[in-house]
Amino acid sequence: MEDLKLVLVSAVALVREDGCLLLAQRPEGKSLAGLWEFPGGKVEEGESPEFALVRELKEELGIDVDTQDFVPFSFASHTYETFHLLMPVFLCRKWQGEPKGCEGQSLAWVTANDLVKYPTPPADVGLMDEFRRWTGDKICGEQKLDTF
Ligand SMILES: Nc1nc2c([nH]c(=O)n2[C@H]2C[C@H](O)[C@@H](COP(=O)(O)OP(=O)(O)OP(=O)(O)O)O2)c(=O)[nH]1
Ligand SMILES: [Mg+2]
Repeated sequence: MEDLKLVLVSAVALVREDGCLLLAQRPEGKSLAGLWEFPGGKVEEGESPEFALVRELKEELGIDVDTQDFVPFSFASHTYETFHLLMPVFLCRKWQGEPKGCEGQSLAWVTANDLVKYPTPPADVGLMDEFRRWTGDKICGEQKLDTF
């Protein structure tokens, strides 16, 4: 389909010191409810993806992040029935505060190996594989003790 609206969503792979990734469960009543996603949301008119993410992480998780701590990780490009999703995903390993589900959503810190237990939106499947590979590279590398 060529006439679908393009929706820009900015998302984050928030990675804890032990290497776990934060997943958020989409709340009841929203599209794709119950599925586990990268925290984030739609980029609003006039916003940069980075700024949108700072705003979303404050609203959804109650944490403060600095755009300087965002590293481009990957992106998803996926055609849903009613729109086309373009979603840059940043990696972030530094934040202020303890993430909480401020909008009633459940959160989970998940090891790369356990990601398979968390069903994700269709757009995220490749990204989760990529995260697993990224973690594997780190653990197999010589820097193991320094990286996590
Ligand atoms: N945040 C996020 N959204 C995702 C992921 N995968 C995926 O398909 N999406 C889709 C679901 C939604 O259609 C869209 C994000 O919309 P959203 O409902 O979370 O947007 P938002 O946080 O701005 O919330 P709202 O104000 O529009 O309700 O992107 C993901 O990993 N993270
Ligand atoms: Mg959201």
